[in-house]
Amino acid sequence: MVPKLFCLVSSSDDLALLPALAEAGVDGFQVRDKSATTRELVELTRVVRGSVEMYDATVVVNDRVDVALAAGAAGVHLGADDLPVREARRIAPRLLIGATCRDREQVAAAAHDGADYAGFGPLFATQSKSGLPDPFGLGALAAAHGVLPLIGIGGIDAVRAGGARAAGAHGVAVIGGLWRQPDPLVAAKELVTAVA
Ligand SMILES: Cc1ncc(COP(=O)(O)OP(=O)(O)O)c(N)n1
Ligand SMILES: Cc1ncsc1CCOP(=O)(O)O
Repeated sequence: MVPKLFCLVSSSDDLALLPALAEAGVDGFQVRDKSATTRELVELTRVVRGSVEMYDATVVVNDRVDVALAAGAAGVHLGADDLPVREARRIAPRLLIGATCRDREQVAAAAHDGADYAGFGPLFATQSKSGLPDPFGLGALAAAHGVLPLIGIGGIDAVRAGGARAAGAHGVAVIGGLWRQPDPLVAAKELVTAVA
């Protein structure tokens, strides 16, 4: 099952909060730490898994099929510079695979190659990643709806999460809308309600 609310996690985040986030209904955690070594990433993934497994939350690893397999994660999220979805599916037939997509054609290609969901964005301006195309908003998401479950990403807060759902998104993925809020647990609860 594809989660409805992915919380992106790096080692600089408050990992002690993860069980409370999962208990509040955050059903997906994506380990995304661009500065970690491979070994640190495996260890971080194990820590995240251990923190949320009693809540049945799904843990995926960003970028790295090898780390996802080594650490026993349920899935992997792949972007344009990562292992192609087709190759990932070939070597990891049981992993949940997400693919970054920016339009309907890319979603169709990802589905053809074996992806389970598409990370679709940036929907809105984001402070969390540079070098992205201009945000393309909910209209583009609505136009891409219907091929794969879409996970909206980029500048998502609870209000925008509700809008993304109304436009056809299966769910959303969040960094700043959770980790840069005064109370991340309160923000998580609002996001959970918005995607329900
Ligand atoms: C759910 C989701 N969607 C999109 C992304 C972006 O992934 P990618 O294009 O690989 O960029 P980085 O996250 O690696 O910077 C994502 N992580 N999750
Ligand atoms: C990794 C990524 N890819 C597209 S937007 C984004 C960052 C999302 O972070 P935030 O939720 O803080 O906008």
